[in-house]
Amino acid sequence: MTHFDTIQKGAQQMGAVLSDETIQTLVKYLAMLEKWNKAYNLTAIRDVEQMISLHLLDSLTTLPFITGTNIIDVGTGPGLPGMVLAICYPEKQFTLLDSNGKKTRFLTQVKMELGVHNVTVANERVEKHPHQGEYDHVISRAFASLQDMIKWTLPLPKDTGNFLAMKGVYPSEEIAALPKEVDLVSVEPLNVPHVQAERHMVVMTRKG
Ligand SMILES: C[S@@+](CC[C@H](N)C(=O)[O-])C[C@H]1O[C@@H](n2cnc3c(N)ncnc32)[C@H](O)[C@@H]1O
Repeated sequence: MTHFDTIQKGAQQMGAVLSDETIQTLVKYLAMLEKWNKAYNLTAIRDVEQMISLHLLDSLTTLPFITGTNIIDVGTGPGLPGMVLAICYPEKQFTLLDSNGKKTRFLTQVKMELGVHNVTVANERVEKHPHQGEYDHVISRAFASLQDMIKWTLPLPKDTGNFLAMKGVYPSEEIAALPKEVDLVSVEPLNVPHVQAERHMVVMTRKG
């Protein structure tokens, strides 16, 4: 099977409707990730087949949670899940933030080469990000404990916005230690085709 077919089949199994053009752009993004990874060590996963399941399809599980139009992915690394989401949702605006310059240089190159115009790349520490109260969603994957994520990003969502944290196994201890400034909305299991490992999305909102 080609990478195009694997992504198309995986997306269909997850109920995600992606155009051929979107899948083609995702294939190009993965090819760039594989190429840059050899020189810059952007992700521990080196095999493209594994990248499809563990990075790309895993990122696609978040599509239904993205109901707003202005999103920030904090600690995005090489664009996971933010670049994948931006390619799938060209009409929404994505800020992809990471303090690591190698990773943000890669993202800038992807933006230019693949024409992902709805992306703003931010090379800074999230605690210093100045755009407070502007985002519908503050999303992260493999970024920090829920406690640290909230501590560093608390001012970023709009009053109507939320925090979306992608986690592995049900994070009971982190949930028990949630800062008092947020409410837990839900913890939803995420299913990635052919991946056995547990995945969860933790949805939180800022209190009043
Ligand atoms: C484990 S990686 C996860 C990357 C990506 N989200 C993924 O799922 O593959 C965590 C990323 O967070 C970034 N990071 C850690 N602390 C940060 C901070 N305070 N501000 C911005 N980025 C940070 C690191 O540079 C790293 O790229």
